[in-house]
Amino acid sequence: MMRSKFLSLLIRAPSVCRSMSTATKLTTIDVNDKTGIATLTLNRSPINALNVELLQDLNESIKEIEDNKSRGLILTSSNDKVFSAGLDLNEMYRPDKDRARLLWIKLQDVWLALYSCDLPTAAAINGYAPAGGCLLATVCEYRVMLPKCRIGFNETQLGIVPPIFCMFNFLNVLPRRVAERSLSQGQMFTTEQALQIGLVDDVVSSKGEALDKCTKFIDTFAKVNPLARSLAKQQFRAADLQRFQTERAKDLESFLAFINHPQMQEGLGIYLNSLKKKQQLNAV
Ligand SMILES: CCCCCCCCCCCC/C=C/CC(=O)SCCNC(=O)CCNC(=O)[C@H](O)C(C)(C)COP(=O)(O)OP(=O)(O)OC[C@H]1O[C@@H](n2cnc3c(N)ncnc32)[C@H](O)[C@@H]1OP(=O)(O)O
Repeated sequence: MMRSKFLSLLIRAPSVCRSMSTATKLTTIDVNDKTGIATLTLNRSPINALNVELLQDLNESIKEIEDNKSRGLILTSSNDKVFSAGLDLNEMYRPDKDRARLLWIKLQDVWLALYSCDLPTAAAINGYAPAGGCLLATVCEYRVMLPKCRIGFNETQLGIVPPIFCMFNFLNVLPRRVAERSLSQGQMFTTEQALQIGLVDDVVSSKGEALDKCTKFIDTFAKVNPLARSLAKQQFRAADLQRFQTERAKDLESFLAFINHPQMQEGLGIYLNSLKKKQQLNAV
């Protein structure tokens, strides 16, 4: 009797989360001891702009989660309005050459780590996800998003050619025609539009609900052999990964040439200024 009561208490005990990372990082990892699923949170204030350090921490966290044999990875943000603002434009404006090189290499590494991740991956998009933010969301296998946000690759709107990994992500998620049009037009979709075209799988009303949906998605693999699941995923992605490896060095040089171009620098300066001006206007 005592034993069964004890057992039932154990069964009903709330799930416990373990933190795996130190507080000095720009990412945090919480592993739910009950589900074995790791939540990886972007935590660079104010808008999770992807700089060298955040990308470095993301890479380390993904590896940590894989090494610790978690059952799945959920990517989210600590900011309640912005999932990620994409690449930190300050890293590209009047750049330090070595840092700019490192920035792109680290971005490529993050994409590669998530695209080829052995675990099921899901994104709880709890805010705006432009450009690099959209890259992080669409590299995952499943997405849920909060209402009244926007997501998309706005690169061409900024005069930037979207790198090939943006194309791979979109082609995995959208019909080819829609992927091509949205990338070449630099379209940003509202949450509702994103749901309509299949860019996100579901819309939820809170971050908690987003994390629950992501957990449920990862749970759909509970009865599938992990090795078979992982190899099936690799099979689908192998050709993209091969093409990426062939083009990665050229992609890096294109990025560096592009951001060092005087016209690009001028455009970036104007764009950064317009973002700051927006804040000044809001304050009036
Ligand atoms: C064969 C191979 C070919 C390969 C070719 C390769 C070619 C390579 C080309 C190069 C590719 C470069 C790729 C770039 C991808 C990117 O990710 S670029 C980044 C794009 N991001 C954006 O455009 C986002 C812009 N920001 C916003 O829309 C908004 O800020 C927001 C919706 C994210 C958040 O809005 P809100 O909460 O209202 O905050 P704000 O007041 O707007 O911003 C606060 C603060 O942050 C600054 N800021 C915003 N975004 C960025 C950013 N991405 N980087 C740096 N800083 C940013 C903003 O100015 C405010 O600053 P102050 O507080 O005023 O100083």
